[in-house]
Amino acid sequence: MALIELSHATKAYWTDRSKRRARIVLDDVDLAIEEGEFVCLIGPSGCGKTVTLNLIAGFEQPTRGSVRYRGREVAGPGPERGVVFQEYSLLPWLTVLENVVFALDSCGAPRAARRDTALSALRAVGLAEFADQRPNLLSGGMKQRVAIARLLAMDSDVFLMDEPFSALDEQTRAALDASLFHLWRERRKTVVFITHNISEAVLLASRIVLYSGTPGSIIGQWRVPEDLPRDAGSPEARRLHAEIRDLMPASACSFAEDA
Ligand SMILES: Nc1ncnc2c1ncn2[C@@H]1O[C@H](COP(=O)(O)OP(=O)(O)OP(=O)(O)O)[C@@H](O)[C@H]1O
Repeated sequence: MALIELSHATKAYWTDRSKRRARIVLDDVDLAIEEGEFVCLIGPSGCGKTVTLNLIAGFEQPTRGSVRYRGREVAGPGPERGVVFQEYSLLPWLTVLENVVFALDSCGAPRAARRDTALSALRAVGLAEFADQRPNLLSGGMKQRVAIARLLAMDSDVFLMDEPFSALDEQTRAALDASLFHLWRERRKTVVFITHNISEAVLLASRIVLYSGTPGSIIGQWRVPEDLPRDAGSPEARRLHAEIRDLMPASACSFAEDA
């Protein structure tokens, strides 16, 4: 059984108040994700990547079809499926450590161990010495490291990451990509990672899933060998990059309507 299974997952939103017309934004998506995979979702803007992630996170339910986690229908969010958003989502009035402890509070982790668990997660992302700082003193990259530390502390099985590094400068993004890849190899968490950037997907993924324009559906998948040289200049990485680029739709342009 796959860890996460989308079966004919379709999502439509009403386009009028009388709820007579709806727009399909995700169309009949079948996607099975095994434990330990690093799956990058890639595709043009508006093709339903975030909607897919929201379905897995349990923030939304499919209009048709199903989304299962460990064989059970996803009915809502849960700490086993942690999310890192593109926007920094730290509470500014809490310290870095308190932000991580807060996540543990809200998922009911054993009280006595919360501080130690939070500190050890901060250590894993290289931020233990910033534990007592407020988030406004951190750079964007450091804030995203704290967001990753929250998921490590909660021991989430799945990391759902929606363009987590896209607001960062190139150098910081490369450094965070490298740390995330290292963390994934070490801990074998299951990662579902949205990106617009083919190079980022080639450097990180164990599988790349390409979406069409609106309504989003899957038009290509590539397994990336574990031993692929994770270097944008390698012939293997360049070949894969070119293959994906050639199939990448230019933009999301057509709307489908449901009566
Ligand atoms: N709550 C909502 N109500 C109505 N339409 C929505 C809602 N959420 C998403 N959509 C629409 O669904 C489509 C897919 O959105 P989604 O955010 O998943 O795209 P995306 O592939 O993540 O795009 P981007 O790469 O630009 O973030 C878009 O056309 C969006 O406007």
